Amino acid sequence: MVLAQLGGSISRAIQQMSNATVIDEKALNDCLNEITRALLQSDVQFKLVRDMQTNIKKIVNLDDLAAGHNKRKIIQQAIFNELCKMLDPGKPSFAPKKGKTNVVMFVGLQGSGKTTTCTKYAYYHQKKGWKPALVCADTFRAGAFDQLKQNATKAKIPFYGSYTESDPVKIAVEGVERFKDENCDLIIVDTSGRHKQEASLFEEMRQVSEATRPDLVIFVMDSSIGQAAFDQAQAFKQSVAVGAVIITKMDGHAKGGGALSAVAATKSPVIFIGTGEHMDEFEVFDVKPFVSRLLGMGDLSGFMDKIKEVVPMDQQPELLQKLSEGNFTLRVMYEQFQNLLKMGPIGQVFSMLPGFSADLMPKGHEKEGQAKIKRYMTMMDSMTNQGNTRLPVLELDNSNPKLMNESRMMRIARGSGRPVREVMELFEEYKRIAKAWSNMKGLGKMAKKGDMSSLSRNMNAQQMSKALPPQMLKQFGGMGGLQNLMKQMGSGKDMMGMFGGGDK
Ligand SMILES: Nc1nc2c(ncn2[C@@H]2O[C@H](COP(=O)(O)OP(=O)(O)OP(=O)(O)O)[C@@H](O)[C@H]2O)c(=O)[nH]1
Repeated sequence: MVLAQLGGSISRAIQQMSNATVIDEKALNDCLNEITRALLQSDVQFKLVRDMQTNIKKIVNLDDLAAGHNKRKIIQQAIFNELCKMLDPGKPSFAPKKGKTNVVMFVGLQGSGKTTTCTKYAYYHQKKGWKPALVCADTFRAGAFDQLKQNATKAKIPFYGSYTESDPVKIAVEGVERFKDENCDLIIVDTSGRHKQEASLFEEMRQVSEATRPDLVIFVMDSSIGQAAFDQAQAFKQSVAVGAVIITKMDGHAKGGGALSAVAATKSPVIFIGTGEHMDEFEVFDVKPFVSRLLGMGDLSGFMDKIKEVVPMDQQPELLQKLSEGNFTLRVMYEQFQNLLKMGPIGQVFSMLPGFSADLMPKGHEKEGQAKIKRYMTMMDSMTNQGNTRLPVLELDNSNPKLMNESRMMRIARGSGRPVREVMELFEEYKRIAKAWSNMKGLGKMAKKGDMSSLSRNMNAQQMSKALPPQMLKQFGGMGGLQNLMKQMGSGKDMMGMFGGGDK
């Protein structure tokens, strides 16, 4: 993601300042100039950047800070706060309510990624147990219905549209009625786009909106326009009651930071960002965790959320039971691999999971990582299982690494058509992951309700620190940083501490 470059530049600037022997006016100015350059390159409006600089200098008055003050931490927190302020529209978006009928209308220019985003939005909610449906009211672009139909079919989401009807209002109304009757709780209406903002587009939008009375109108825009997003978002807001914004193509454009800050300046909340063409390349946008991740400080709340997503609800009690017994068998690992693969390209989350190393699925090489997991699973398919054994031990259900002797490895290699070297590698990976999970032993007992949220509530910083890969713990600022972070998460207060907590 191009944003990673922006984040990288900002973190480097902070790091350089931290490395300076004395943090004086010059060190602070150098750092702020570097950050300014990075933000301007990302097309953030000059005024916003200048205001940010002024505010930080006001907060961090080096002369007033007594010698004992942790200047580095104060500066870091000021930068974190100012970046959050820059991206915060100051008001939340309407949140659809699960189980009730919600009509959500999507608007945007042609090619902004609207149709793709409608399906991503539906798919995201479907995974969380909603009952979404898609209505194609785009009668302007030939092929729009086919595209929506294709996407919807792939994601197994019901859809409605017509090849012959040319009135978008009629289709929208019919589709919404149909899905209301079918008790869908998230009815998504995709509307036509135009190459540019023009009267006919806005008129059509108004008519569809009046006829379907959406609970939420989502404006979809392409991040490549950078700070010009301000004018575009304003123009749409003036024509229809835009309640939220989704910014697409954040994976390919250097101007993502500019687009995000410009939309925030229109006081419209950005709720998701699109980070690729695939259905699950779609991320919730939440200012503080986003800035924290942007600056390479991780996102523990997102991490917990992802764990909940990775492990389906109905399997959570079972997994917790196994973990509480310290019984991390190859079958548990196999099931975790299955869950991970279902999520698609998840390199970024992968590195956050206890014991799973970042290099198993490095950033930008998710496909190789996935292929590797698939190879591991093929080898595991050749292990003795309830269905395929005459041997006394079911390898998949065993957690004793000593069982895996040379002859077993040779047999697994033959059975799966993979070299013995790879089978050995699989066992090394298993041992490492099992060791990391064994640190979670006992946590399952705490999860009285048998769900992951209870687990995350009950986990203390020390247990968490054992379960995290060392490089990730370092990113959180060591044990101190993690404690700080978890305290703030627990109290639900400002998560500013995500940024700090270092021991310098
Ligand atoms: N890289 C990347 N491509 C995206 C993203 N979102 C959408 N696209 C691509 O952008 C192109 C246009 O997307 P569509 O969904 O067809 O655009 P649209 O806004 O519905 O277009 P109209 O229906 O004509 O208004 C497609 O090739 C999508 O695959 C994203 O987040 N990242």
